[in-house]
Amino acid sequence: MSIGVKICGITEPASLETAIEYGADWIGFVFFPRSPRFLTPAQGADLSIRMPTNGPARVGLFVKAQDSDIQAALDEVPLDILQIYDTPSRAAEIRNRFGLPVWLAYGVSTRSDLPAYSDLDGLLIEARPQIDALRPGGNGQSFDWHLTQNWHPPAPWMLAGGLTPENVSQAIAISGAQAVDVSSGVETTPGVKSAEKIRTFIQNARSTCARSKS
Ligand SMILES: O=C(O)c1ccccc1N[C@@H]1O[C@H](COP(=O)(O)O)[C@@H](O)[C@H]1O
Repeated sequence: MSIGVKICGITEPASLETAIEYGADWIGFVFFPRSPRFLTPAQGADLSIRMPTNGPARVGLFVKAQDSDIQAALDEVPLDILQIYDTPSRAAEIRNRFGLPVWLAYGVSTRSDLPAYSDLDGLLIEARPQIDALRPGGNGQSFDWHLTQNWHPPAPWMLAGGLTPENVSQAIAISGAQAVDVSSGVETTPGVKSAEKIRTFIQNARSTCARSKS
């Protein structure tokens, strides 16, 4: 089975085109003002219209967002999926309110941080942010990929945090992830993606087989 790849934090057309050309499954638009990848709804719309009908899905990323913030983005960008940094109950509320699939992010540092139950559509499993982190993700921080071995995920999940073209194969092999998400690992500086890194990341992820779970 092919490994799913999400390229998150796209801010300009050139990197969007590269991600599409090399077959990314999901493109992430960050609607979190404190991110160097922040897009206004209008900027998101300008990128979104460049995406082909049968291309990658559009994922909108929101951190502790109000309904009005999500609605403002949806008014301009036809998002397919909402990636949420908040509590499970708030994530379920958002799914009910907007009727779209919701992926909830979990910051993990120990096995007990991995969710045993979820009624959501997807889980982002990434490193628990440092206490003084400016944002809950997009920090280039990884966790011990062995933690997800023999975990019984309650929903489809994606590995994120600190992934790079150089380590993505090893991360997949160790963690057993069937899908991966990257933002800062394919950048030259915060918010500026590298076409070469996007290309290599996708190719390296796709050439790896996740270990079967036992
Ligand atoms: O990318 C951001 O700026 C961001 C801001 C707030 C929350 C999450 C964010 N990004 C997500 O974080 C993970 C890991 O990113 P990285 O590859 O370590 O930089 C990923 O899911 C991004 O979508």
